[in-house]
Amino acid sequence: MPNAHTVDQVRAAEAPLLAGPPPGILMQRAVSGLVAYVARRLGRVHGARIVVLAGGGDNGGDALWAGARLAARGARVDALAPGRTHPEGSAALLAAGGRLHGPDPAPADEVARALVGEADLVLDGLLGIGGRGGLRPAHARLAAFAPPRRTVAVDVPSGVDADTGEVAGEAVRASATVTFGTHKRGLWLMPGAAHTGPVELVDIGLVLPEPDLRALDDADVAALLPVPGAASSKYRRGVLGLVAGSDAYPGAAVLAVGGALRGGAGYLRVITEGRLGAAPGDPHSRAADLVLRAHPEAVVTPIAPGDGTAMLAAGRVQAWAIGPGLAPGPPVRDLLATLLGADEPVVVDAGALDPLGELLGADPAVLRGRSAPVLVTPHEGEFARLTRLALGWDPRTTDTELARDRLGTVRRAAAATGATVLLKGARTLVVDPAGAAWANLTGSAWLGSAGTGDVLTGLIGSLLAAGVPATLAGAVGAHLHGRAAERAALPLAASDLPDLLPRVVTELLDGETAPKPGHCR
Ligand SMILES: NC(=O)C1=CN([C@@H]2O[C@H](COP(=O)(O)OP(=O)(O)OC[C@H]3O[C@@H](n4cnc5c(N)ncnc54)[C@H](O)[C@@H]3O)[C@@H](O)[C@H]2O)[C@@H](O)CC1
Ligand SMILES: Nc1ncnc2c1ncn2[C@@H]1O[C@H](COP(=O)(O)OP(=O)(O)O)[C@@H](O)[C@H]1O
Ligand SMILES: [K+]
Repeated sequence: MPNAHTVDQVRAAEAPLLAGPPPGILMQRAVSGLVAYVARRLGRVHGARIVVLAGGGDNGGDALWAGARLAARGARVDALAPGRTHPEGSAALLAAGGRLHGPDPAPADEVARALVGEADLVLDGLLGIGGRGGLRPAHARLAAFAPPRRTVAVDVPSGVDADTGEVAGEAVRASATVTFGTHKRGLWLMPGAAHTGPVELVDIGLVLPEPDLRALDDADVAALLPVPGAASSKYRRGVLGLVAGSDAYPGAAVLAVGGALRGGAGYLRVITEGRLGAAPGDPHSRAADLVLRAHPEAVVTPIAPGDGTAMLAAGRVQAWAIGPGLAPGPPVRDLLATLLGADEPVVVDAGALDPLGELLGADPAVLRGRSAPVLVTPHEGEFARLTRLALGWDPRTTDTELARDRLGTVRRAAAATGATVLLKGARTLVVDPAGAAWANLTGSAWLGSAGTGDVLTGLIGSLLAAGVPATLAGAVGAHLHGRAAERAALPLAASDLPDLLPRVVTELLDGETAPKPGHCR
């Protein structure tokens, strides 16, 4: 399971190793990992042209030592220093035949540009976990020269806050990041996460505490997936009640049902808003009609807008998902209030998010009395509206706070509302009210297309109904959804995703040696 730690946690884990002999052992371990990565990537070190961007701290030390080792293997290495340099690192580089440009006089822009322009690889050692605030001007100038496709960030892309992922001003964009000891939280958090490229972890022997942020890998997800056993039946596997689709937005229900059917629940009850008394096939129940045409295995009940009694009368379920294709308003608020009054887990998305915000605004404790979790799945805009309605946050401040400290902001929202919050977007985050947090590392920007979130809601609802705990249901759902997107023909459309999920699930389960008992009831 990949883990991410805070800078304070890393510093504390390094302290005992720094105190004992031999001196510099951590840096040399880090450098060995970095050089191994560079050599693998270049294929041939001898004759390669390497530029080191060397800041004044230990991050610059790592990069200079790596430069020294590469120079000793026949690379041509030039270091650009915007200020003083790590003394032992720069001495090692010079002794190995490398060249140091700066700090006095500072490397001229034309020199820096020319060296970087012809480099096979640029090592960004301007700043690591010691960075504070935006890059100073001399560092920022060099960072701007770093060519994204040929730059490897050492530990952290310089200019990205290692703790929060904040990018205040210029920051290096890397094609890969070689990080030491553990993932730094900021590597997984937007906007910084967009600067890292794939992250390679080098073990330097740290003994680390419980991580502050976790991620699931394929093996974790395979172990968490609900898999039916011999004693399973459609009911024991879990029944999902999906409240989705209206005459105005029937397609969202079809997409959410598609996700739900591939999520592992045994039985799917779909409640759609249609005209009172409308039956499937009736032209006034468009959502019911479309869902049944696309997915005959769904059991569909059209209800009058806001009719909670009819919704519950559709039958018992183990979890609810509400929102895709519903227009926010008093009827949806009534349905949601009915669901919150029952005690099954609920996923709240799309058209049900504003109504939840209103219910929370009227009674901040509305979720506290429940024993079953509520998982909300907003994108950024919906998050800003939900926190305005529920908590009175100013949406403009919320936007700024999300860019400054995305994880901290989501943690505050989860703690204050009592909901588990899944904030969608690149590097989706799932945070429970107690602060436990997961980042999703799968997916691609192609997912940013209408309707993909509806598929996710159905998928997560299904996992919840199968008994997966809320935070993990969110994290597993986001992981599968992202993997499906990675396998999609481009450009992907939301309705491709449900059809890709079986391949993803089959591959994950095939990676397991024995079937897992799963979460069957
Ligand atoms: N502590 C250890 O034992 C290890 C540390 N390692 C490396 O050491 C790094 C941390 O080193 P440091 O603590 O020296 O910190 P850094 O090298 O990250 O940065 C410290 C230097 O940057 C300057 N600085 C801070 N903010 C700045 C800004 N916004 N613009 C320009 N300059 C700024 C500081 O004045 C200081 O000179 C890690 O990221 C990692 O690369 C690795 O060698 C592994 C072992
Ligand atoms: N840049 C991106 N990189 C990765 N995933 C993204 C990106 N933008 C959006 N997504 C994902 O796409 C989905 C969009 O969901 P949502 O905004 O609810 O769409 P809709 O409401 O149209 O269904 C989410 O799973 C989100 O995490
Ligand atoms: K760096």
